[in-house]
Amino acid sequence: MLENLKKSLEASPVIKKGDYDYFVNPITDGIPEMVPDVLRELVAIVKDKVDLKDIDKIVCIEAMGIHLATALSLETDIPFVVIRKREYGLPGETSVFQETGYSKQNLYINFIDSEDNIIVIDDVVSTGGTLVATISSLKERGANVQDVIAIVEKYEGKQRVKNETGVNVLTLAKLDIIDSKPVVDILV
Ligand SMILES: O=P(O)(O)OC[C@H]1O[C@H](OP(=O)(O)OP(=O)(O)O)[C@H](O)[C@@H]1O
Ligand code: HPA
Repeated sequence: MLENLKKSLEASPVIKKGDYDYFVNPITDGIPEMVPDVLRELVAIVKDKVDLKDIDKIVCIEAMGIHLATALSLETDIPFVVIRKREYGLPGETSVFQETGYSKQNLYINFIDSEDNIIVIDDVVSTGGTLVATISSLKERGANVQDVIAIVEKYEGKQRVKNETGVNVLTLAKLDIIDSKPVVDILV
């Protein structure tokens, strides 16, 4: 299963962002082009693995969670909300400080209410900084974070998310960078 995803991840160029080895892939960057069949296959697996019947909202993180949430929303008719990198100043907006292996910035959460039963979907969990910050903030808002999905796990971020939030992130592939090359295992 997911042979196309494996091939695509293994073919990812690796660039440097400071000291950080950053792989470039359609799922994580939209480069090169995303093949619709791969996207469909990912959505089918998420639908199979996650109980979506009581989910009010799919929550994704700008930018590279948006195509995943869109595809899942179209397949399930569940609406989605984007955690943005832009401040709106709307009533109830909360901010989250996001730190990845190569960037630091604020993210802004709007329109997620205390009664909402949600899933979070993102492209990759690497240091875990993004998911630790966003899951904690979503819980503080009173939302029930039923499941969290990241298509690719890189390094040890998934364990950090578990340790710091108690949430087990569903991941479909594990990618490590060894001698500047991606090494990939499919997990489902
Ligand atoms: O586990 P972490 O180390 O936190 O890394 C994961 C995050 O890094 C990327 O986001 P980025 O802020 O680069 O934005 P993008 O989605 O716009 O590429 C990615 O989309 C994840 O949200
Ligand atoms: N590639 C793409 N997106 C990412 C990465 C990466 O290496 N790390 C965190 N987000």
